Amino acid sequence: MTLFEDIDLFDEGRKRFTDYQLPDTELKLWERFFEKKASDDYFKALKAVTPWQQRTRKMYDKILPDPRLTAFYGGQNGLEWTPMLLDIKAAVEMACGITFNRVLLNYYRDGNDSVSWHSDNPSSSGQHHAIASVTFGETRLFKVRHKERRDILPLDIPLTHGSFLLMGETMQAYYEHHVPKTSREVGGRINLTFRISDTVENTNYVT
Ligand SMILES: O=C(O)CCC(=O)C(=O)O
Ligand SMILES: [Fe+2]
Repeated sequence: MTLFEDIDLFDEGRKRFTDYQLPDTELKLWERFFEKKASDDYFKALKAVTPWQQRTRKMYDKILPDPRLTAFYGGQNGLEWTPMLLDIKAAVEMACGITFNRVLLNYYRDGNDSVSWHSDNPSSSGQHHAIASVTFGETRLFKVRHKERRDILPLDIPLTHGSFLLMGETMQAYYEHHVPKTSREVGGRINLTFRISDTVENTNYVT
């Protein structure tokens, strides 16, 4: 049995809240924000009904497929919001008091899927906003590091089934994040990042 399962058994059903108190920004985590049963249902349904795509991007003169599947909702060129996504959005909005109008879904099919170090692009207006990140399915590490200050220790945050991570509006300006590949035998993970765009057109959020 892995360490995470032991912890799960130990305080089953307890919601845990962590405020990382990072310099220059806000980073807050609610574990078991969604109950296990609701999280199981959301994972299954989102996996099945989302029109997943594997996007490509240009890197050093090569066109490479993203090592994960994605879907984008809201705005002029996003998909139409579904009742399920609106329910999840309403739950996070209620907890943090921020209203979002876009969501990017990432599906990490197994340990080979990942997202490389990046900070998320600002909205087309150039303004950075808070981002609400929700995870269903397998636990994967979310690594965080400051862009300049080496005196601030990097963080490794395991994002668990049903968790909600709130990145404050200055987070993308000061910090980068990354979900590494893993050689552990892992199942699928779906991550939803709720965002704010203050223009009708959408930005390409992850570079
Ligand atoms: O999967 C995650 O936890 C992070 C995804 C991410 O960084 C992004 O979509 O910009
Ligand atoms: Fe990101």
